[in-house]
Amino acid sequence: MRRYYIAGNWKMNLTPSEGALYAAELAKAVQKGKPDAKVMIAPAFVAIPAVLEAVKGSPIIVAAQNAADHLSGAYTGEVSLSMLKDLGVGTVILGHSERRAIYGESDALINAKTKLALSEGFEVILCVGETLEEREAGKLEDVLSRQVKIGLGGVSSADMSRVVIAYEPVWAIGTGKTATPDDADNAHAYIRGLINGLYGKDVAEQLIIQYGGSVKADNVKELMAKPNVDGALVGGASLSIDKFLPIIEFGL
Ligand SMILES: O=C(CO)COP(=O)(O)O
Repeated sequence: MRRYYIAGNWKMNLTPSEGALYAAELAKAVQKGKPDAKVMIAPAFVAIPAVLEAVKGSPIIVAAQNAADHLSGAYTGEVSLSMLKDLGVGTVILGHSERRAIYGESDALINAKTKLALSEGFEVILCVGETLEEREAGKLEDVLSRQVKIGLGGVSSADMSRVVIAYEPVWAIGTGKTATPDDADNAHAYIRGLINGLYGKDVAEQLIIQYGGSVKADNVKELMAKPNVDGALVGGASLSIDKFLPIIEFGL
């Protein structure tokens, strides 16, 4: 039986009180229904404690959207993995295209964060994906290869059981443009091939690869039907129960 993993990245939306109300409602719905997937939500840092409290006793995983590349010290404005661990968070999204494009995070920095998070026992959702310019210039494979190889540099085969890759073509994020299920499947197959080359067949087959970019109730089923698409990283449509619930209950 296939394993699916659907994640909601709230980005800089929902205050702690809004997030807690929504998360409590989602936890109730998840316990009543039968989601077809493992379900994760990633609130803003300040909303994490309230959201953790709201989902207590439910199978929903609460993740962070980012973390610093150091565990403590003089890094004004940053939040460390040890702080997140202290709250009870065990999953972190790293290398989101908004971190790369808006905050200038390099592949080397994302790799440092990935290695630190894995050594601290976290599960890492490593985001990769090309811009429209890169895709149109025929550089899709070069970009994915660079982001995967540098992002995972020094990560052991054993630690790969705690790595998820999210393929998020930048041109499909928040734009309403979704990659076709075949586009997504082809990119995922390429990524799986890279992992096969780096870690071998078993790790490549076990790897969960999520698709992200304008995932909605009306396209999720088609995407999940593809052999290399094992889940989704959802932005806008993860912000309300009426939009997110049909995504986690895609019913293949
Ligand atoms: O960036 C995303 C999730 O991390 C995707 O965002 P949208 O679903 O809003 O396109």
